[in-house]
Amino acid sequence: MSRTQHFVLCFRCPDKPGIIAAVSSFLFEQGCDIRDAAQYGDPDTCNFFVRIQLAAPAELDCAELDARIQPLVQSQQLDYTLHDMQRRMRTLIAVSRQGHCLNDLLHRWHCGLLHTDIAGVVSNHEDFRRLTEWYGLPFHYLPMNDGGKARQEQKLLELIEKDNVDLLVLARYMQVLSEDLCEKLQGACINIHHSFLPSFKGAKPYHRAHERGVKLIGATAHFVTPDLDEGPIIEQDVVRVNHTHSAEDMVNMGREVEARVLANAVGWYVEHRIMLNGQKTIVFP
Ligand SMILES: Nc1nc2c(c(=O)[nH]1)N[C@@H](CN(C=O)c1ccc(C(=O)N[C@@H](CCC(=O)O)C(=O)O)cc1)CN2
Repeated sequence: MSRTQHFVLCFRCPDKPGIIAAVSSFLFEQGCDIRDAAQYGDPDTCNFFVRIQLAAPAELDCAELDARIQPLVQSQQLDYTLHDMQRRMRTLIAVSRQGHCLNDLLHRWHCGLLHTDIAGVVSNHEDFRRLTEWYGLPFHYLPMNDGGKARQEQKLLELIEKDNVDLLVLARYMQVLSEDLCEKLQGACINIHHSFLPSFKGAKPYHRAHERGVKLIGATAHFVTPDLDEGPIIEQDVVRVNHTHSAEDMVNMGREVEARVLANAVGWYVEHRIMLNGQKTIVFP
């Protein structure tokens, strides 16, 4: 029985009539079946963004389809990526001392709810070694001690390259990544910030939110850039608070929101559902 393959084609191109017709006709001619498609035309940049999930005949592997699509790439000026969903992304999770987002991601992965392989967990503390090893995953302890940030980040980068990591998730990892590391991980590093950005960037956002007397607190998953908590936003959510809630209450109420927001962002990323559009993102959930 021939095994259908599942690919994802994502592209952006200058917006004009006929793009979807041209791409869908090409896929039909290759014997492919479109199983899911989403598109967006950005009026500000006049760019067109598309994600197509397709079923391909067993004899048509991803490399062959990639070769055949080149004339269309030229004619439609497609800036594209083509992914074989059989090949799962490899995700490395970084954590410091707050484990709720790590715990949630590992549980979802363990239950088969995240379409990714977890390469391991890295931390500047030992707190979550036992949890990680309980899941049968490698734990990498990279303290920020002698040799400083540059040496620690060098070890982190060597691990990312050695383990063929596609995505680094900062799951409450409380070290600011250097500009050099951010550039090497551009578009492949997601952070969860424990506030509803752009409010309360940086450290202790719940205490500052409490001090300000807000009525909503939240969390933001964003791509990591050299500027702290300024990267393109992927997902956000909020929870209502009131005058009776202390800063500690807000920390506790925020954990569930942070974990859910980060899991959504990671799930979309590993299914190729996020596209960068300048300093913003397009998400095809
Ligand atoms: N280049 C970036 N690195 C990181 C980002 C980012 O957006 N760009 N996000 C942070 C996470 N974060 C807030 O979400 C955050 C982490 C750490 C700090 C901070 O002030 N850290 C102190 C050390 C604190 C400690 O050791 O506990 C510092 O690095 O001097 C603020 C915000 C992850 N990295």
